[in-house]
Amino acid sequence: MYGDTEPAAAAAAEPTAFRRAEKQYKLYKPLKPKGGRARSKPGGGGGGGGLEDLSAVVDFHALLAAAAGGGGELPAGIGRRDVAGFDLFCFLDRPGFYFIPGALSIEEQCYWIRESLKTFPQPPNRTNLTALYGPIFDLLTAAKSGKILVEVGNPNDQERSEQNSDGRKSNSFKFLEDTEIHKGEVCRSTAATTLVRKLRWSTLGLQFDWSKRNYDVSLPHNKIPDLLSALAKKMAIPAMPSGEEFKPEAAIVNYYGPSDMLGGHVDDMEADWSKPIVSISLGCKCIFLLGGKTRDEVPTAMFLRSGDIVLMAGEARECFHGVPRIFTGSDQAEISALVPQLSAEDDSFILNYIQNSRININIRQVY
Ligand SMILES: O=C(O)CCC(=O)C(=O)O
Ligand SMILES: [Fe+2]
Repeated sequence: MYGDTEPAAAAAAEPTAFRRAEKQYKLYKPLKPKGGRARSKPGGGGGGGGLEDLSAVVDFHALLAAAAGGGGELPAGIGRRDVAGFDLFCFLDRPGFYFIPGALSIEEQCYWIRESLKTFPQPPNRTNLTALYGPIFDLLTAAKSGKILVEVGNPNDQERSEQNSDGRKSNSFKFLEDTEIHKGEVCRSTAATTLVRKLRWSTLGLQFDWSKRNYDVSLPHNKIPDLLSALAKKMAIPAMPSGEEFKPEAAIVNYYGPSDMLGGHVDDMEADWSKPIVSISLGCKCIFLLGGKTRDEVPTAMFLRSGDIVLMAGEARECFHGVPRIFTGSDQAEISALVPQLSAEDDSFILNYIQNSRININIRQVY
C-alpha cells in the first residue's frame, strides 16, 4: 500500500483534489530496494524523515500562541470567535465548522483514553473485532495480564460450539494464560495485546452497521455513558440552533495506529444535519482534511492534537473530511503532557499504546 511511489508523483496522478491532498500527507514508509537495506526517501517525509512540507497545514495552537504574544494577525479566511463563552476558530468559507483548541484538560484526556480502551469496547458495544471473534469482554484487562484469546470447541462438536442467530454453528473464543494452552489442541489464538493493536473502531449507543452504512436500532445497546453525554452536550453548544439541546445518541470511537488513515467521507446517516458531530481528539497529533461538498474542492489541512474538539454542523456536515496522517514518535506526536499522568504502574500498557496511537470519539444525535 505504501512506499512504492514518490508522494509528489503519486499525488499528481490522483483524479480529485481530495485524493491528491490525502496522498500528499499520508505516511510514506521508507523504500526498500530489492535485496538491500531500507533507505529514507528524499523529500518523502515518512517516519522520521522530517523533510515533508507541512507549511500549508493550519496550526490553530500556533495561532493562539502568536496571538497571546501580542502578534500575528489571523491568516486570511480564518476567524476567531467567542461563542457562548467558548474561544474557538472557524473558517469563513465553511459555516458550521468550529475548532475548540485544548478543550479538554490533561486529566480529562487521560480519563477518556482509559475509557476508550477499557469500557467502550465492552459488549454490547461492537468493535471491528466482533465479526471475527464474537463479543470480547475485558480485552484491556486481558492485554495487561498477557492473556491469549483462544478458539475453543470444534464446529462439529454439538456441545461446545455455539449457534449464531442465523443458525450456523461457530466456535467461541476465551482468554487463557499461556500456561493453560495445550499445544496441538488449539485451533486459533491471538495475544490480547495484538487484539488491542488491531482495534480500529467501537460503537457506543445506537450501533452503526458499517455494511449497511446505517444505524441498526434492533441491535442491543447501552445508552451513551452519562459523563460522555454531558461533555458532548456542553461542547455542542456553540454549534447548536439556539434554544435547543444536543441529544447524544450514538458515538463512533476510532483507533488509529501509526500508518492508519481515514479516507475522505461525509457522515450523512443522521436525520438532522443542523445538529453537530462533536469530535474529540486524544493521543498522537494528526492531520485532518476538511474539504468541500465534492471531492474536487481542495481541502484545508489542519493539525488536531490531544484535547482539541471539532464541531461539524449545518453546511459543514455536507463536507468531505478525513484523516490522512498520524504523527507518532516523541517529537511529533506532542503528547508529552500526558506522560506524567499515565506513569503509574497500572497505566503502563495505556501509556505505551497512546504513544503510538490516536483515538477519536465522535458523538452524534441520530434523530
Ligand atoms: O478521526 C477523526 O478526527 C475524524 C473521524 C470521522 O470523521 C468519523 O469517524 O466520521
Ligand atoms: Fe467523519
